[in-house]
Amino acid sequence: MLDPKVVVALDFDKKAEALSFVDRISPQDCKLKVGKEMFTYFGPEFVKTLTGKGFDVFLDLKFHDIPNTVAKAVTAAADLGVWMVNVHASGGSQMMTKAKQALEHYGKDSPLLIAVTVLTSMSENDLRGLGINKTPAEQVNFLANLTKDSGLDGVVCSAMEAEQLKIDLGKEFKLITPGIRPSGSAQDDQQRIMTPEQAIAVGVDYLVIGRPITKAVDPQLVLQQINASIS
Ligand SMILES: O=C(O)c1cc(=O)[nH]c(=O)n1[C@@H]1O[C@H](COP(=O)(O)O)[C@@H](O)[C@H]1O
Repeated sequence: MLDPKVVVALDFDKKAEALSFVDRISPQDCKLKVGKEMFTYFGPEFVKTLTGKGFDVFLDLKFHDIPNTVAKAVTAAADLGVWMVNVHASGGSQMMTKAKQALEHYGKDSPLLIAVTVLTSMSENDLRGLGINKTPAEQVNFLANLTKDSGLDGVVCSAMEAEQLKIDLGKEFKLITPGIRPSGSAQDDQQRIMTPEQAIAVGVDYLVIGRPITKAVDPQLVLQQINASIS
């Protein structure tokens, strides 16, 4: 597959377990997401090990700081050779614009820069507690527009919001969604789920999937089944 759509969330707390899992899957079938837990435990060397095995890595550290600091952090991610890195859209337009500018000189080697809008764990009540009188969907829409206007490549959102965002923000603006469950697999703690086929049908570009693949007896087989279902 030229550009795998599945991004496997590598949520392991033991390096050896993560690496033995990775050795059972192929970079032709998926990309990998490394988040705060694994990065804090195992650091940049772990990311280099994964890229050295041929995987595209989404470094999911959700940077949120003053513009200068975030620009330097995304530069460090680009120097690591990751495929995609993210920031919090609520860090504001200046922060996002400066981060994007910092990546300009990497040209075609620049990682994609995307922003997290509203975490799927946040309810309307949580937003109200932050002084934001909007529904999560309204706030996602607002922050996704701000992200696009700041020149970024896309957003992390729930698949439920994807259809409207594609209409509003256009085909090129990438949508990356967690909360994806192949039919028949456990829902775990995800609230609003979609199958890979449904998510692709509403315009999602990349599917973040963790446990249905990482906990599978035969992860490569599950990956191939998911890929077959969306090709
Ligand atoms: O940023 C994320 O990756 C993320 C954002 C969000 O709103 N919801 C969400 O589930 N995630 C992540 O997506 C992955 C989903 O994993 P599974 O639920 O095992 O498929 C985990 O790494 C979550 O931390």
